[in-house]
Amino acid sequence: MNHPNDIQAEDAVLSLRGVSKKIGGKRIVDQLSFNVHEGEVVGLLGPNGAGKTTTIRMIAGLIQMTEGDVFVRGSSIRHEWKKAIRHVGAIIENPEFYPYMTGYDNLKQYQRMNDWISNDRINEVVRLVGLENAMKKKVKAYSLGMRQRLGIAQALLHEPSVLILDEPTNGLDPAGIREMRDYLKTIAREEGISILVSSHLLLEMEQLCSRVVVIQDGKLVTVRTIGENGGSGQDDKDLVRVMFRVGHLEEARKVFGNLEKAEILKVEPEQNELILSLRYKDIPDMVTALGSAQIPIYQITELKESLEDEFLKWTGGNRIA
Ligand SMILES: Nc1ncnc2c1ncn2[C@@H]1O[C@H](COP(=O)(O)OP(=O)(O)OP(=O)(O)O)[C@@H](O)[C@H]1O
Repeated sequence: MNHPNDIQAEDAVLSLRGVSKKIGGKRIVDQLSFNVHEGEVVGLLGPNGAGKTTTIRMIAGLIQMTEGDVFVRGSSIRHEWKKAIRHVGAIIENPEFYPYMTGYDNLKQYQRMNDWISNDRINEVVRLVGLENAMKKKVKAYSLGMRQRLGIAQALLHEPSVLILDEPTNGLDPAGIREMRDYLKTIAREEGISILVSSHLLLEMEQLCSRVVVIQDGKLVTVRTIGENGGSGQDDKDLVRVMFRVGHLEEARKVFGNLEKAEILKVEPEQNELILSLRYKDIPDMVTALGSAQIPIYQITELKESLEDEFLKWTGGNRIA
């Protein structure tokens, strides 16, 4: 299993180190550490009340941390706020716009307050979020999805290194959710920007993110890589469960029993199957050992649990999606 500390913080765009938030004696966020790397879309996943919004508000510098620190491109949110926050684009809750102004005029208004933003950049972010044809419309006529995308466009204007979004698909219909997902993926790819997005919807995270950070009761439960097929990622050192269907079950059991590298989890005599726990990189050694003992192998299958199965286990059965 990937552990957040396995990843060197030096090459992280965003790094949380031991971040905690206490309110009224209660730890709402508890010693949270994880990293987000360049161009990565990372999901902050957890059931309602897990502490996602509080975490995101601390990253964006909107509320103070009780302990720990957040580094953005190496600058501390606590001690070098201005330098750190320059690299952050965030949408927290609903973005505020002037409803009687057009989308374009809203972005121009933002440009006036940050006069180094060029007109070209405005056009670029408008294209990135697919609002080219809506720029002359008043914001009050925008759908929720369009408003969210205008919010993302505004958050991108100052060319941040990391974009932080709190539940951006809340209230969107399925088509709007799919659109948002496609735009976020495009933005990460084309801008080389890192995105941290919170959600309580597992399926949504599996479809959008390359990694998910799972939290529960303010604590980190696990960090998982999402495989291309939507399953869990695989590292040579990861422990995996593998089913071997063999010709001579008892002999195979003895062979495995003598090997330190594998642990027999289950024996299914009727199917001639053994289920082992071992490191991914040791699977070929198992095959060699069975071959040397002249035990026929009919099938080898890695038994994968879906992220959902695992999530239910981690959170003690609290379904999140
Ligand atoms: N200002 C506050 N005072 C007291 N308790 C708070 C405060 N802010 C948050 N909490 C509590 O902290 C916990 C985490 O809240 P938070 O909003 O961060 O969770 P969340 O994961 O974003 O949940 P949701 O998906 O429901 O928004 C909740 O139990 C919430 O009631």
